[in-house]
Amino acid sequence: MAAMTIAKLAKMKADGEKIASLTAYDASFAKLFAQQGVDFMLVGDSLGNVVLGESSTLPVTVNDVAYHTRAVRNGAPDAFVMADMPFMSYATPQQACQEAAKLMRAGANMVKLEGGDWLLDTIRQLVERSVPVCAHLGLLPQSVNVLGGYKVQGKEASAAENTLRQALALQEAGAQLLVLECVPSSLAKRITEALDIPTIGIGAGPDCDGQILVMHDMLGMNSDYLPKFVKDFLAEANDLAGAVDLYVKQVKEGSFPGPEHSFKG
Ligand SMILES: Nc1nc(=O)c2c([nH]1)NC[C@@H]1CN(c3ccc(C(=O)N[C@@H](CCC(=O)O)C(=O)O)cc3)CN21
Ligand SMILES: CC(C)C(=O)C(=O)O
Ligand SMILES: [Mg+2]
Repeated sequence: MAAMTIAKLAKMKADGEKIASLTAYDASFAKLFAQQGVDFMLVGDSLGNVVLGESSTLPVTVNDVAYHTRAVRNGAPDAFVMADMPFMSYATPQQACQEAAKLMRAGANMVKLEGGDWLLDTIRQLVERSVPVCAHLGLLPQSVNVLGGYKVQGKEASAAENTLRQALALQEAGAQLLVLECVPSSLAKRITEALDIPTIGIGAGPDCDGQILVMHDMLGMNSDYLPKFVKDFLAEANDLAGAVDLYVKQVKEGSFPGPEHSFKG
């Protein structure tokens, strides 16, 4: 298959074709996901939870993400690979540029950073230096100690307006994708309609331009906690390839996520 690009993801939004994405951490799964038509992969700092067994993403380092990014790249040479910038690796624009370079050298096509207004200058500097950026709003797992838990964000009208405003500012600063995590479906829909860049939802309802899940969650391997947005696709399939195929199919046809995987309000 021809290599996926940011331009093709943008065209998918324009054409109304849903984007199906999964996290990936190693070469073998990256190869399977590419074969099953996953549009892009994220080397998430969720590797802290699902690979390292930590209870949050905070202990994850840039070297950890770079190591797994290299593995994913080796397994899927033509895939579009996004890498998470871990906690406190982008505290200043200069630090962000230096640390992003390590992820790009490891094979990433784009980096993802959690946050809004405080990141605008950082995003401008990354983009000016040829590092494509995905922004991330809503529930920010790296801020769990401030948020006091993994809770739905943007429920109050003022918080929803603030999130929409920040989404527009992130796009203006040069972000080319936006992940929306754990926000009411109605807010994700408004943001998706307001933005030119694709939105990728996780717990953000069916109206985002695409969806992402942690691969272990969609294979029924998350036993510690079960967020509402998770669906076990392996339970309805015969094997790993079938589970990934079903996920891609249900995202593309718009049957996943359903109301039972989404937050109202
Ligand atoms: N395996 C795994 N999957 C993930 O999606 C994930 C990680 N790890 N690690 C980093 C963060 C943590 N995430 C989480 C964790 C828990 C909830 C959760 O339980 N949310 C409640 C919301 C309750 C409410 O506010 O109403 C839920 O019921 O879904 C959500 C996201 C998402 N990320
Ligand atoms: C859940 C996704 C969006 C993520 O950031 C991760 O896997 O780390
Ligand atoms: Mg992450």
